[in-house]
Amino acid sequence: MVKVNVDMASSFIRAVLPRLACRHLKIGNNCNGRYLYGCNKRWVSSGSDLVQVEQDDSDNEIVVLKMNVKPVNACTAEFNNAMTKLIKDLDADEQSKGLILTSTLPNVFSAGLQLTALHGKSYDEIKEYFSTFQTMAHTLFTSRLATVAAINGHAIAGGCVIALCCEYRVMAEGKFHNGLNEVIVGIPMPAWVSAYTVYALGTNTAEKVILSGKKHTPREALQVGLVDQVVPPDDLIQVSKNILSDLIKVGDYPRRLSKERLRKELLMFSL
Ligand SMILES: CCCCCCC/C=C/C(=O)SCCNC(=O)CCNC(=O)[C@H](O)C(C)(C)COP(=O)(O)OP(=O)(O)OC[C@H]1O[C@@H](n2cnc3c(N)ncnc32)[C@H](O)[C@@H]1OP(=O)(O)O
Repeated sequence: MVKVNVDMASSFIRAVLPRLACRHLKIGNNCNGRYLYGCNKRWVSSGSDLVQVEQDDSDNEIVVLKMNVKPVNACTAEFNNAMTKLIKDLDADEQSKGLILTSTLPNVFSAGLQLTALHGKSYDEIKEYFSTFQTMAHTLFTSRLATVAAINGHAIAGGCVIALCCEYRVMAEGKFHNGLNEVIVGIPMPAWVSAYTVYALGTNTAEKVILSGKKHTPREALQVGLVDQVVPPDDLIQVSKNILSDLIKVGDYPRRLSKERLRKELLMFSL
């Protein structure tokens, strides 16, 4: 096995990355199969392969995060923590401007909370688990980056919440569902999730969507505003990239501050 230290790998990536635009790098076993991505001197890594990181342009401005928790991208605590770390690292990296969030799985964006993690657990364990999800959602919602969810399959409950945390949502056509079914599975909707939903849909529609617990087809999701656009599956990533490119054209500082101010009121629901 070739030993790759950070300096060696960093110069390798800086030299080679521009020619490898749009491919992810998996660097030797000594990195535990983590996906590493070099932004100048900064390193962004999920710390696991539960989230794959793809750099999309030679300027390191756009990153594609692919959720990769088989079989349905249930949000395990480990996944939530890996996502939180990645988004924080990207936020701290001045070169990064936008992120696309999607899934490696062909038919599922995310099935939401890992329901099996709730069975037979103590109150404290469940509370701790919930807080990893809330921290991840909060980190994504308040990220300074421009964010687009490329929803390539079912987005249920927490999966829908992850998409709602993004600024723009594009969904692939198909036999998929998108919705907040918490009331159906017996979880009273937490106030902070309702607040994010109201932020995206407006109060009246949010109430209908939350209290019905309905799972929407892509077209229905578009009608109620859970998504902004529905496109053929093959166009999903390119459309998302085009939207993101438009979003990041705007001056970074005014955009960043405006996003922070727009979303600031909701910070009262944070941890
Ligand atoms: C501070 C409070 C925090 C609150 C958080 C905010 C509120 C969020 C709440 C939630 O997210 S609750 C979770 C609700 N999620 C669901 O109801 C989704 C349930 N799953 C499905 O509807 C379907 O699985 C699917 C996503 C539509 C995919 O269907 P598909 O036919 O492709 O796969 P399945 O055969 O159904 O499933 C495969 C496999 O995966 C297991 N699984 C599915 N969902 C989950 C899950 N959420 N958690 C854990 N495991 C899940 C399923 O049982 C199958 O397992 P096996 O039988 O193969 O072992």
